[in-house]
Amino acid sequence: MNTQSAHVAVVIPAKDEVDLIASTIRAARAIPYVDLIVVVDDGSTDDTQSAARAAGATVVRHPVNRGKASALETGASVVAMRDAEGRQPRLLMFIDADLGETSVQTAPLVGPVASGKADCTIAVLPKQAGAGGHGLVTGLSRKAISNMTGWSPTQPLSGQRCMTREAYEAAKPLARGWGVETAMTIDMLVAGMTLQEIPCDLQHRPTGNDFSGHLHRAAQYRDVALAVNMRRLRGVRVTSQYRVDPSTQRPGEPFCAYKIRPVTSE
Ligand SMILES: O=c1ccn([C@@H]2O[C@H](COP(=O)(O)OP(=O)(O)O[C@H]3O[C@H](CO)[C@@H](O)[C@H](O)[C@H]3O)[C@@H](O)[C@H]2O)c(=O)[nH]1
Ligand SMILES: O=C(O)[C@H](O)COP(=O)(O)O
Repeated sequence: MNTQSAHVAVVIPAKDEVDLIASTIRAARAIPYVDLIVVVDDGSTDDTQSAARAAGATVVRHPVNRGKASALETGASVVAMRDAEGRQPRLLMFIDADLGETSVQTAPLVGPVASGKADCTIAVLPKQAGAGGHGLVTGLSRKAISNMTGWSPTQPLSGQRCMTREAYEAAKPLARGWGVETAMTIDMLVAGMTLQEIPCDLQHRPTGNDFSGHLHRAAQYRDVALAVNMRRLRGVRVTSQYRVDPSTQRPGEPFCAYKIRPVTSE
């Protein structure tokens, strides 16, 4: 694909995001090549869906909450239905609903994917005021990705990602709930895709250090552990004989896990 022919669909999973969804949508419209914005209201109990519709997005709704991964799958299916026959499928840009007016800062994720330098780009966010974690979930995710593929991402949980339809398909079926980013990274790298982390000046609602923040992290830990263990059981990994030397890895550079591709019999 060349950048001239790129079309981008933004997919926004949203659960109870009435306060920020409209500004997130409006700012996302200014991302280059965006011609479709799909919001998946994941069983919100507030008026997220009306706010998203009023802001001009295509909105679909889960009548009950199914978790972020399921919302992404629904959104990607809606985009596939809207892709035109005979044209390259749109690039998918997954962004969270709570980015507000900073959502446009995901724009740098598009170029490397549109030009074919990367199959999937992942935003690295600046330090967020009020964030209270101790790196436990992030560490679990990073270590698992590194063990299985040799890549050591800076922010393995970041959900702001731009990807080709082919890269998305390599990650399907998506792991449940909060395990989705970790599993997606592993599955794409094992499938031979090239991933790249890119700094983006984004702000989102940070998870604090209060009781609900810790409950949220516990759920994240559970989902990441489950996604990783399922892959371990299935033997999903890039075997060491085919792996690139991890010491050649440069943060921010495109990364493909293979130095040579294994020969597979169909
Ligand atoms: O059941 C849910 C819960 C959340 N969301 C949406 O998912 C997004 C991310 O949720 P958020 O509460 O903002 O999660 P964070 O803990 O801030 O998320 C960080 O960590 C997650 C992985 O654990 C990633 O998915 C996020 O991109 C990353 O910002 C938001 O748009 C939510 O509205 C749903 O669609 N369904
Ligand atoms: O606050 C965060 O960054 C996430 O909830 C992950 O928490 P962590 O600090 O345990 O990685």
